[in-house]
Amino acid sequence: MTQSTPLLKVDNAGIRFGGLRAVADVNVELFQGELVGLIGPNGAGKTTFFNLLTGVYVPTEGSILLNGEKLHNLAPYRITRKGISRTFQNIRLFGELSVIDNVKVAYHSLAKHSILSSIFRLPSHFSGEKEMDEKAVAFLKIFGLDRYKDEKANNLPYGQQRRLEIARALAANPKLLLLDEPAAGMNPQETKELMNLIALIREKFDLTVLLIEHDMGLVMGVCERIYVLDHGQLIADGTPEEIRNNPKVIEAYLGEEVS
Ligand SMILES: Nc1ncnc2c1ncn2[C@@H]1O[C@H](COP(=O)(O)OP(=O)(O)OP(=O)(O)O)[C@@H](O)[C@H]1O
Repeated sequence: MTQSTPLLKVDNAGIRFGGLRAVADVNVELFQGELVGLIGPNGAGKTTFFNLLTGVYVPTEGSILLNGEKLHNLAPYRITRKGISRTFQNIRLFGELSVIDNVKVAYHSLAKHSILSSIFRLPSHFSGEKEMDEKAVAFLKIFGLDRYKDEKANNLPYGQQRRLEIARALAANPKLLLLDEPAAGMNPQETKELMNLIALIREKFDLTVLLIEHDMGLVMGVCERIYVLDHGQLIADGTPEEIRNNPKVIEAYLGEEVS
C-alpha cells in the first residue's frame, strides 16, 4: 500500500437516531502509521463515530472502507478480524477473569489450534496454549502488567485496568487501534506514562491509532493530526497548531480551555 492509499477511508458517513443526526457527512482518512486525535465537546458524536467504525451501529449514510474493503454492514467480530480493535470509554474487562486470561480471550479466535484439539487435549492444544501464554505475557510486559498476570482483573488499580484494556485490544492484532478516552480517570503522571506508551506501541506494532481524548494538552502533545467533531459534523482537521488556532474550534469549545 502506498502512502496515498488510506488505511481507513470514511466517506460522508452518518447515522440518524430518529430525528437526531448524531453523526453526519463525516469524511476521514487515516494513513498507515498515523496517530490521530478525534476531539469535540460533550455529545459531539465521537463515540458514535467509533461505534460506526466497529459495526456497533450501521451507518445510515455514506461508506467506510478499510484497505479499500467495505466495512459497513459487517458484524463487529468480523470487523475485529479485518483489523480494527478498540477500547471503551467505560472499562469493559472480564473482571472475574485473570489478567492473562483477559488478554488470551482476545486472540483465541486467531489461535492456530482447533477447538477439537482443545476438547481432546491433543499435543497441538498444549503447544497452542503455551504459545498463547507466552504471547500474552509478552504483551503484559509491554504494559508493565506481567507481574499481575494471575490477579483477577477487578483487583487491579484503575489505571492498570485501563492499560490492560489496551493490551487486550492489541492482542487481537489490529491494523487500526481505536482508543476511547484511554486516560479518563487517570492522574497526570499515569496519563503522561500512558501517552508515552501509546506512542511506543504505535512504533513497535506498526499501528495506526485514532484517539478520542478530552485532555487537550494530551491530544495536542501526542497526535500528528486532529479531527474535530461538533454536533455530529466535522468542523476542522489539521495539525495540533492549526487546530489550536482554528476559530471554529475555539468557538465550539467556548468556555472550555483549548491549550
Ligand atoms: N443509541 C442512541 N440512540 C439515540 N441517541 C444516541 C445514541 N447513541 C448516541 N446518541 C446521541 O448521539 C449524540 C452523540 O453522542 P456521543 O456519545 O457519540 O458523543 P461524544 O462526542 O462521544 O460525547 P462524550 O464526549 O460526552 O462522550 C448524543 O446526542 C447522544 O445522545
